[in-house]
Amino acid sequence: MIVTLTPNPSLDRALEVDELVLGEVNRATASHVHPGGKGINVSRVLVRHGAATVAVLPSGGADGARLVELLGERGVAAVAVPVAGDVRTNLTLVEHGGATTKVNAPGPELSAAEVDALVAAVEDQLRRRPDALVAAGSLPVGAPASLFVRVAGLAGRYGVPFGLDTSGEPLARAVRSGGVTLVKPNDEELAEIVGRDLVTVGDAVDAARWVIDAGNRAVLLSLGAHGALLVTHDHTWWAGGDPLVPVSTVGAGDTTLAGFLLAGGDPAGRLQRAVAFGRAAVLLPGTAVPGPHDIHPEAVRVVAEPDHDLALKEL
Ligand SMILES: Nc1ncnc2c1ncn2[C@@H]1O[C@H](COP(=O)(O)OP(=O)(O)O)[C@@H](O)[C@H]1O
Ligand SMILES: O=P(O)(O)OC[C@H]1O[C@](O)(COP(=O)(O)O)[C@@H](O)[C@@H]1O
Repeated sequence: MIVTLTPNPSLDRALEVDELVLGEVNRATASHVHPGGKGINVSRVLVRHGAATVAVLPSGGADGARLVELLGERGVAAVAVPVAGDVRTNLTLVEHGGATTKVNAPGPELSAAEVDALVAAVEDQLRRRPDALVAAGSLPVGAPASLFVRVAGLAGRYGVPFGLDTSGEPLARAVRSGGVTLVKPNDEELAEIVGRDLVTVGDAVDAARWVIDAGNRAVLLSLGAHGALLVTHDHTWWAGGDPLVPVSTVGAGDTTLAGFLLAGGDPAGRLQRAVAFGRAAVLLPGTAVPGPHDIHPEAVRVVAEPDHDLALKEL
């Protein structure tokens, strides 16, 4: 059983347009609505691949009810903590050539009592000793930037491995505090918390080792079209394949993380599957979830201890 926490879930609305023209009326050629938010996306992928999961989320308003309904339709078990504010809508505009423009709303303002109720719901799940807890996405207004520090502490107390995919100050705080089993940033998110650009593999590995030295176990660093790096205290692996023309990159990172969680075996094999999951996600519209037949690990190359002098963009 894998428990996910999405503190700021969303209804993800994707509109397809031929070419986005700013300041003009654009007509969409297709539209999709998916239950969204990073932890929820992880749970959706897990369910699609037959793994047991529970998604913990705050839910308020008619859109919150709709979100829970959409999760139910997809067979995702949810613990919805009632909150007064409305669940947000995030908008994605996908152009014919694959360029994706995303507008994410800030989300509702949670009271201190609502935040406590959300953490209590997570603790209730941790008492059942799941295989892992994954917390992912941004924080809603009113949630303290230290929320994931608190959640990591709880996971540690129950001996449950803890994966984290977030950004900015909440990521920086959790990393500095330690106790995260797997940190899943993309290159921009990692660069932001270490305060320098990541140009080469060496830059990325140094930044990931800084995260590990702060008391965290491993870093799964996704690099968009350039694949992903897995960095542990002693080893580094890179995995990737030929660049793809994306249909929608939304949810690719979440799908990558889910693929890593689903894969058994050695770190290199897990990374290979994770990247295969991410690649499958970009070929689907909106945040549609790839199924088992969409995953092609054989198209993904793995390199142990990649050359530190290589530019990330050359991978
Ligand atoms: N254009 C692309 N071509 C091939 N694979 C891609 C492309 N964009 C994303 N991916 C795959 O999706 C994964 C996650 O994408 P990334 O953009 O790094 O994540 P995030 O959504 O967290 O920013 C990458 O590691 C890669 O495997
Ligand atoms: O919580 P945030 O950072 O606003 O992100 C939420 C958005 O991220 C997503 O989970 C997609 O994430 P990724 O593209 O990083 O995988 C969307 O479903 C959702 O709209």
